[in-house]
Amino acid sequence: MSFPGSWIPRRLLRVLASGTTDGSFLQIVRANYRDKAASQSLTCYLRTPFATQFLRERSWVSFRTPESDSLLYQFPKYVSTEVENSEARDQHPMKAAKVVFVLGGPGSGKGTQCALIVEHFGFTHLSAGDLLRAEIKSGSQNGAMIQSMIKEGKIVPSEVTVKLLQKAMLSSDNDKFLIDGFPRNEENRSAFELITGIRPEFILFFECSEKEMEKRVLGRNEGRIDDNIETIKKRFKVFIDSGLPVLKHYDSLGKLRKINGDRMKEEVFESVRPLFTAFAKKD
Ligand SMILES: Nc1ncnc2c1ncn2[C@@H]1O[C@H](COP(=O)(O)OP(=O)(O)OP(=O)(O)O)[C@@H](O)[C@H]1O
Ligand SMILES: Nc1ccn([C@@H]2O[C@H](COP(=O)(O)O)[C@@H](O)[C@H]2O)c(=O)n1
Repeated sequence: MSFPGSWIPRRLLRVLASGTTDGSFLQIVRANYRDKAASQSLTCYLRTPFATQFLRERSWVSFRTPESDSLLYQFPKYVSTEVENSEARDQHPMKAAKVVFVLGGPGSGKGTQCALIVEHFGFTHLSAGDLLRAEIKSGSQNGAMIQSMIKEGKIVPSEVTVKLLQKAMLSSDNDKFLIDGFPRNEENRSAFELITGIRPEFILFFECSEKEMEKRVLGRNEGRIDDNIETIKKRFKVFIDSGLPVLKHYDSLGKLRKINGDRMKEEVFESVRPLFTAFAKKD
């Protein structure tokens, strides 16, 4: 199938997500276009500075550069039919999952509180940072890139992180997930929502002073390459620059739950507990 972008009128297009990958600009767009000849709907396409091929595969929609055939972006086929076929969307295995995002600066206590929530409320804890570190250890071809991003306190491209989260969710028997350290920026957020179709139940946000966070991270002693003062400063900046817009977004939707994380861990958990008790009752 040829790339349809050149002959779909602009007014029929709506931008769903944009970002960069492989150093090139990427934009996923929904096109309200019906291909009469093939009697199927084309709902997404990708724009990059160079010509791009649109491929339909058995269960994935993929975008590749014609020159190198390197994969630029891939997402489950249901996303492409989502707009026109609500039945397919409802059948997607991830659609029923309940997700709580857990956010806060480095060392604010996200992982510590997640362990307590798992113990008391039966969630599965997925830490985006842990999944990325496991990917480095696995010897994956993305390993070197991820390692250098983590060392610099930078955010790894969303397609990598979302794919790891998606894989972990699909291989779990549970349907309740705490996703810790994600979304770290607007690109993370829109990619997750686009790819999984999931909207979080609420966002748990641990507020903590930089002084306390710095003390905790420097005292953590887990051998992490980013637990040093130089990288910590960079991580604080990234949290302010990229993380706060995400918190603002969820606050505007009434989904943000702020917790004072500056206290002892038991005290912090006493503020977390009622949120999950209420959620369990509703569920
Ligand atoms: N309330 C607390 N009081 C004192 N120390 C704490 C508290 N919560 C966590 N810690 C300690 O602080 C360190 C960082 O905690 P934790 O790993 O939970 O933070 P995090 O937000 O997940 O960090 P990161 O984003 O860097 O992974 C750990 O050594 C942990 O034991
Ligand atoms: N969504 C994410 C989460 C993490 N990273 C990278 O991993 C580093 C460590 O994360 P922690 O949550 O374990 O502190 C973080 O500084 C990022 O480099 C990411 O890119 N995207």
